[in-house]
This record gives sequence, structure tokens and C-alpha cells, in this order.
Amino acid sequence: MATIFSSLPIIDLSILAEISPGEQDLRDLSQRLCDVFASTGFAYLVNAPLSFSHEQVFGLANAFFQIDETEKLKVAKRTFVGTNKNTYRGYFPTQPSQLDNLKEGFEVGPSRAPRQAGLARHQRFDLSEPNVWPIGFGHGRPQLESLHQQLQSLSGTLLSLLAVGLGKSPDYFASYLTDSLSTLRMLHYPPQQQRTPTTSQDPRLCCTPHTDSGILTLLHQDPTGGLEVLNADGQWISAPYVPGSIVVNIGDLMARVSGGRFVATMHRVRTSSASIDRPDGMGRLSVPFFFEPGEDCVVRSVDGGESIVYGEYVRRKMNTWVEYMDVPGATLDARVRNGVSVKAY
Ligand SMILES: O=C(O)CCC(=O)C(=O)O
Ligand SMILES: [Fe+2]
Repeated sequence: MATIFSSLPIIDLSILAEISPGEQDLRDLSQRLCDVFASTGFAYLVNAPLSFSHEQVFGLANAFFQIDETEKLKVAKRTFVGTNKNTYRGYFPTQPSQLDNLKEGFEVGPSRAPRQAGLARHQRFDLSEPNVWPIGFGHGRPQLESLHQQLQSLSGTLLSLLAVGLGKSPDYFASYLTDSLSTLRMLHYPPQQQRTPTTSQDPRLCCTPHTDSGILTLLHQDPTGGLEVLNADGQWISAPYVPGSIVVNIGDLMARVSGGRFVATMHRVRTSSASIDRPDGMGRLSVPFFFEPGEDCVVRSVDGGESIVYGEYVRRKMNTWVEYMDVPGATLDARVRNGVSVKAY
């Protein structure tokens, strides 16, 4: 459970850009990250070692979501378009019945698809499948591939800092990097015209409360705002846009790996009036990166005890995510109405 907080801390990563950062500086950063992940589970990272500006990141998302729906559907996951080959990567359209979760998205994995794990053969979903790219995205592909690589590398650095803070050697999480399945997801929350909630739920949401299920998430959010994080008092604390920052948070699996020292904090996105009023009429854009180990990676708590294989963990989770359910004769919307949840890593 997160502690009582009223705003998210800011962590400066500028020392990571130095050619040889001082050992004490690295130890201090390690400690700071661990303290924050043990209290809020969420923070803003500033001066992260990335070559991409926010304008470039949201320029990519904007370019993708401007593509004609017909072309986007050609790269939709098979759950949405039964004749498509891609089962895990690709596009998912908005589901009109999901009024408090109204978003479309596009997901890519590493540019060189990871080696298919032994246990993956004959499975319905291929977690190691290659990425799919829509016609009309042109220069977006190499840029998104490069963004994925840079966020993967930053995640590796953060993991080694966390390892040290957890009393382990810096390479303790090295096995998590082998054939890593990390997902870079671009999200578009279309502007919602009606300001009044359509259900009894207040306020109106565009992403329902959830914890991320994996290791750690690095989120670019645009200036629209609306992200909120739950503190131990049950209050939703606003996490507004901080220029140039990336929001980082811990997932359920990392909370387990840390032996309960870190918290996976509940968060949601509130429909912001800024999204309706935006001059470009685009709504909200966000770009989360979910660091994920490889399918065969054995994950266990730093304190020892039972282990799980990441591929089995994620496939079990997928059984509860509507995008991956296959109910003959039922439209996706009908399945959502029957009460299954949508994916959150
Ligand atoms: O769009 C956002 O700001 C948050 C998205 C999110 O929490 C998720 O995709 O897990
Ligand atoms: Fe999330």
C-alpha cells in the first residue's frame, strides 16, 4: 500500500548522462529511487538520458492516430480483425461501450523480435511475433524502434540501480533483459463531448483504476493532464504534466520481486476538459513503455521463495484482458458488457 502523499516526487537523472558518474552519486540515486518506490510507487523522472523531446514523442503518436481507420485496422490484433495474422502486437480500436475506458492504441515490441520461447509453441498468442506497421507511418517506424531501444536501455539502468538499493549486485536483474518482451504503447483518448458522466461514477474517466501488472512503466503523458494516483488515504492525487518529464511507476510483479518493499500504486485517467478544449481537437495522447522480461525468464522475490516464469504469468493475465478473449459469435463490445477487464500491464 502506498503512503499518504499529496504530490509525486521528482527524481533528477542527469548524472546518468555523465561519462563516468561518481559512485556515491549512483548510490544516492539508487537509494532515492528505492525510497520513492517504497512510498508513492510513482515519480517524475527529469533529465532522463533520451534523445527524444516530448514534441518528437507526441509527434509520432499524432502521426499514427491521424492514419485512416481502414489502414489502422489492417494492423489490428486478430481479436479485432479475425483475418489478421498478428495476435499480440499492433493496433486496438476504441470500444464505444467502454465509456470510462475510451482509447485506441498501437503496440510494438523490440525491433528484432525475441527468440520464441520453448513453451510458446502451439499457443494461441505469439508474444514474440514481429511488429506490424501500417501504410502511412513511413518515417515513424525507425523512430519508434529507436525510442523503444532507448527506453529499454533506461529501464536496464534503473533496474541495476534498484538491484543495488535492494542489496544485490548491479547485474542482479541481467536475466530480465534476455529476450525481453517490453512493449511500447501509444495511446489516444479521443475528446469526449459530453461533460456529464453517463454512469453514476463521478468524475468521468477515460482509463479506469488499475495497477500495472509488470515490472516498471515509463510514461510520456502530454500536457492535457488527467492522470491521478491513489494514496493510502484513498485520495486521488493529481499527477499533472511536468514539462520534459517521464512518469515512472512500479508494476505488481516488481512489487513481488522486491519482497513487498516497493508498491504498485493504483492509478487512473480522468477525462480532462482540456482534452475537449484543445485547439487541435485531438484529445489526449500518452505513450507508456512497459518493461517486460523474456518469456522464459524465471522471476522470484529477492527474499527467495516461489518462482514464476514470466511467459506463464503474462498469459494468465491475458485470460482476463478483453483484447485477447475469443468468444465465438460475441462482438468485443458485448464481451466488455459481460464484465471482463481491459488490459493493463
Ligand atoms: O495514459 C496514461 O496516462 C496512463 C496509461 C496507463 O496507466 C496504462 O496504459 O497502463
Ligand atoms: Fe497504467
